[in-house]
Amino acid sequence: MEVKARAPGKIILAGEHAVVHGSTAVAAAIDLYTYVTLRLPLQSAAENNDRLTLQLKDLPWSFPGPLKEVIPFDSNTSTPASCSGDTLKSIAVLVEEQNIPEEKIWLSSGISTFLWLYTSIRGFNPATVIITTELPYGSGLGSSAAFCVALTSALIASSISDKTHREGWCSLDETNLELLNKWAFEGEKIIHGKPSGIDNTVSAYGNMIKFCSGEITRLQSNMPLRMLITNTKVGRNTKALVSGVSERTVRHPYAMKSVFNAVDSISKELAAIIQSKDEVSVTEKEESIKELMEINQGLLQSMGVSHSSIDTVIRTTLKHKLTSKLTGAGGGGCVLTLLPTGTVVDKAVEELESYGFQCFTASIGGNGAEICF
Ligand SMILES: Nc1ncnc2c1ncn2[C@@H]1O[C@H](COP(=O)(O)OP(=O)(O)OP(=O)(O)O)[C@@H](O)[C@H]1O
Ligand SMILES: C[C@@](O)(CCO)CC(=O)[O-]
Ligand SMILES: [Mg+2]
Repeated sequence: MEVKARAPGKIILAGEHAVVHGSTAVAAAIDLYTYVTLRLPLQSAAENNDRLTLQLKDLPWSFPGPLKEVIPFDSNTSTPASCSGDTLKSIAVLVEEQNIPEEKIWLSSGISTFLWLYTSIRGFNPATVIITTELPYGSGLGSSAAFCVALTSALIASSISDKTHREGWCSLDETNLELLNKWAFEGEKIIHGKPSGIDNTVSAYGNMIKFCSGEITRLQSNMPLRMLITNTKVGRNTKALVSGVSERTVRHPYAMKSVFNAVDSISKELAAIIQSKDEVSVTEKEESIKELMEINQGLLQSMGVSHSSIDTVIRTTLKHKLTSKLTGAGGGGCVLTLLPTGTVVDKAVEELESYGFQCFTASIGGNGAEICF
């Protein structure tokens, strides 16, 4: 039996980092996906195929023996719970023993998360899991969340009793969506340390959302919204950037509180503009969004999460009268540039690409997690 799932990446339009500290943020799904195929062995063939095999695009690899013998911790229950420190340590040792090549070591946190989510939801049952992605890793487009959401969608789908073949991708019902989003959040904790939950939530539910302390408001956009995405290709790690902001907050709690409050106002105003049905012209709305992005970028700079490569993108796009801000965790990664109606972006793209950056557009606000039998 085979189950497939896919989950989208995301952009954060406003509020990254501050959202970890209780501010509002606005995020939207994009049409770049992580795909998971879960192959379960036939009951009759189970004795001959008792392994768990994970095939990643970047690292084909399978466990050295039956899961029950290699996994040094108990499998979990059907309700989402956090991975304990001891279990995480055991998983880390197990992953270390797999001798992942040094140049692929950044995949370790993904593999640890895979092991924990898999055994928590499916126990020690054998399977082959194939994971591919269209998202750049560690670049601010939510590759970690799409990974956790697509994986938990496939794992949960494998236990749905009605597996009648249907044409194409279909969404999960609200109960399963809520369940997989909780599991994915627990997975994100292993990769991010202290995630706000916005990335897994927008990947699970899709569309555009306003998010504050776990509370989700689905937004209905009433204006065209086009963004150029520029990948600076400067690698970075969300966990380290999030903990850097927390350390700065411990050192300067009052100053940082003001920064987070300002970001909260920006996100709320942005959400209101996007949803507004007023007579205000699109051009005026775009002007307001541009200014809010500029202020948000300044505040991200003051949190210490920008980077010289991001500054280069901002300066370059400004020459073409376009406004940009980082998206996701920053420190390199991807930058968003608002493309107001009628913008011809070729010259700006040419210049950005001459620095070795990669530019692309993505459709914003599409579907969330989907499955296919
Ligand atoms: N398809 C995948 N297969 C295996 N591991 C993955 C996959 N996608 C993401 N990961 C794991 O997630 C890590 C990247 O997560 P990280 O949170 O640092 O970046 P991001 O999610 O791309 O960006 P952001 O959190 O800013 O949106 C990778 O180093 C890897 O461990
Ligand atoms: C940096 C951050 O705000 C967004 C990463 O996409 C972290 C989080 O909210 O979990
Ligand atoms: Mg991430």
